[in-house]
Amino acid sequence: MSQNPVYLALDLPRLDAAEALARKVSGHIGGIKLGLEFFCAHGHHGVHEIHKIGLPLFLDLKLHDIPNTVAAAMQAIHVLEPSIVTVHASGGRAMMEDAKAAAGENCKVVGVTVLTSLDDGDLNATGVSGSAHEQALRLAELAHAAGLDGIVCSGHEVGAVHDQWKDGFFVVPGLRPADGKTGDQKRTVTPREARDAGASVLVVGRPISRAEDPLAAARAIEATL
Ligand SMILES: O=C(O)c1cc(=O)[nH]c(=O)n1[C@@H]1O[C@H](COP(=O)(O)O)[C@@H](O)[C@H]1O
Repeated sequence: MSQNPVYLALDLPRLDAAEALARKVSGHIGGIKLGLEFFCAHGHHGVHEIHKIGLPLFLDLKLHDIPNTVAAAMQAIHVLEPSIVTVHASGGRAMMEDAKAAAGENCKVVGVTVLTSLDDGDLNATGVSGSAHEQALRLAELAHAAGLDGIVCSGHEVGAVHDQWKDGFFVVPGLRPADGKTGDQKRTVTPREARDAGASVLVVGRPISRAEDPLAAARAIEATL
């Protein structure tokens, strides 16, 4: 693979530590993902600082609200020039259509299907019947129909979604090296398995950020791809 598909999830509370980590591993990742933890703590200023590293930025805000509000939020982040932004696919078709219409140029909008921290039981407890697999496929279809660029799903579903949506853009988090600690993630696969199943982007956080030697961890993951 010519371009490294690994996006480092920079889920760290301190901006200086986040920036130092990203710079340290920058030669062994393809982009940086800034999520709710980072954005709530450091806002636009933090995003501008991380932009200086020069890697593509994935702004994982998981927007989920009425269409008008989500569209306005999308417009408010144009200035940050993200390459990828997330919305929750369960927000519905109109919300996703308006999010895509409001996205900045060269910004992919992807719909989060079923969080990788949920299993079938967790999902059923929210009132959704059927399996996480079925729900992820259903929401992928809705995201496709709404004109999004792709979806976020676990490595367990990405192969099936890819079969239905050949030119989709698929973000896969919940990745763990074969011997990695799963923590709060329930639907995990290895980075290599996700890539082989058709993932476009591999989101990796703690296996790198919490490793004793983050650079060695990033290199080791890169070597498996
Ligand atoms: O949208 C995401 O990136 C996301 C969706 C999902 O279903 N599961 C998931 O873990 N994520 C994000 O991916 C990252 C995973 O981090 P680690 O579990 O530390 O590798 C976190 O930043 C999560 O917010």
